[in-house]
Amino acid sequence: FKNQKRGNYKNFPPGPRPLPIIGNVHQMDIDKPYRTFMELAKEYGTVFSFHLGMSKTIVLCGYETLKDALLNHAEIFSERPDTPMFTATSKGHGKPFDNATNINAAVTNIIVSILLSKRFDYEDPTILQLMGLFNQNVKLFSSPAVVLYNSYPSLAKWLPGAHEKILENVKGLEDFIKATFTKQKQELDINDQRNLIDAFLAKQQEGKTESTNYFHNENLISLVVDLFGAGMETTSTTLRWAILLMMKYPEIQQKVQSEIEQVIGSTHPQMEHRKQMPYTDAVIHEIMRFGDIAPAAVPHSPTQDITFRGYFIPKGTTVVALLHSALRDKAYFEKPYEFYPEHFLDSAGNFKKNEAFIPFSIGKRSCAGETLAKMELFLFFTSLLQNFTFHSTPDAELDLTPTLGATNAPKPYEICAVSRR
Ligand code: HEM
Repeated sequence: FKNQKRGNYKNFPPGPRPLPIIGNVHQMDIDKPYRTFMELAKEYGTVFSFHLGMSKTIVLCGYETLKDALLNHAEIFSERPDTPMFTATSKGHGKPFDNATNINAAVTNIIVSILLSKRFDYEDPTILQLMGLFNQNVKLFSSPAVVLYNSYPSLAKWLPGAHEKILENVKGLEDFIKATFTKQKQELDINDQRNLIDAFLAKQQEGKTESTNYFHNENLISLVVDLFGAGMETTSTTLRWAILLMMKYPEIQQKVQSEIEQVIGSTHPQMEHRKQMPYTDAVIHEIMRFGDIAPAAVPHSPTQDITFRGYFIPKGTTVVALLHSALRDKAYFEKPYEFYPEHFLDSAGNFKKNEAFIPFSIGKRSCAGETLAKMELFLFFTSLLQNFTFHSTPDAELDLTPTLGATNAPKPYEICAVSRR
């Protein structure tokens, strides 16, 4: 948004109070969209909007504004905007290695077991292909070609670019999913439903109105794509932040390990252990806050014209709840830009909730997998630190700057995992 013209209200529909509208795609600093959002939030206050090509986007900032909007004005968030790309997609002991694929495969297997009641070996070509398609799309989502495609779809669809690759990957995913559930349909036993896909197919065969209206094949594909898309990369990226941060702050890693020794010992970690582990719980919360993996959540769109805090928001506008601004809100976090587990601890070392901790968003359209994600994070994190101590290679810098993508992910890094057993 460098050198933007201020106060360009001309294309904005009339309302009680016009929003400050700024910039457009040509002036946008594409390399740093999230940081730029924050800078803009500081300059323009809690609600601002901008034009990205043909579409208008409204950004809501700061925990107080987000709480008011997400909890009290659910109608602002009732739909997903008609954004073209969204519519189209609906090892060795002590030796350095990159753990990204293993972590990704472990998390993917959780979704695979819910959907198909099976797991893949980490080297299985099917899981590698599945992960490859999703991971590539997450990276491509924020590429300039996709921004252009979302902004000027009728023009950009004729040009070559990343949007083509995304659509090709989605097609690959859909083919995989179709082949999988077609096979499962042949084996279906209504009286012995093994997994989510079986349950869906059983509903389909009930012959009720809802069977044809909701439980049709297209919805099954969307459901499976959504669960993979929403549940795979998010959790594994958070775990990659977790290991990177533990390598960066070995004294914090050691404190977590001491608590694991005291509470869990050498047994398998269970969710029941969490309430006796305030320090570990605080560290996991701080990993999520600092990692800030979904800084702009997922775009929303109101189904009707609405006035929010005196601002007029027309039906169909893209609305962004900038979770980043809540997770870095200095009114709620003492050291917003530092990794500081004490944000979630009281002076006696007990776990302390912080209401601005909203990495899953809040309200009716918040993350559907929050409970599952929290379980996965606790169980994976404690199992990993129970069995290994992580440290970096001698000359590694351990850069905490995120890479650009649909999520804030750590840059690729190598780890040394030293067995504790
Ligand atoms: C650390 C892990 C995760 C984080 C930080 C996270 C965060 C989010 C966020 C910010 C949203 C957008 C809410 C909005 O629309 O504003 C979302 C949506 C969603 N998430 Fe998650 N998520 C995580 C893991 C998961 C998992 C494991 C699943 C399921 C397997 C999942 C399923 C979903 C679904 C289905 C939605 C769409 C909900 C809707 O549109 O109504 N998420 N998540």
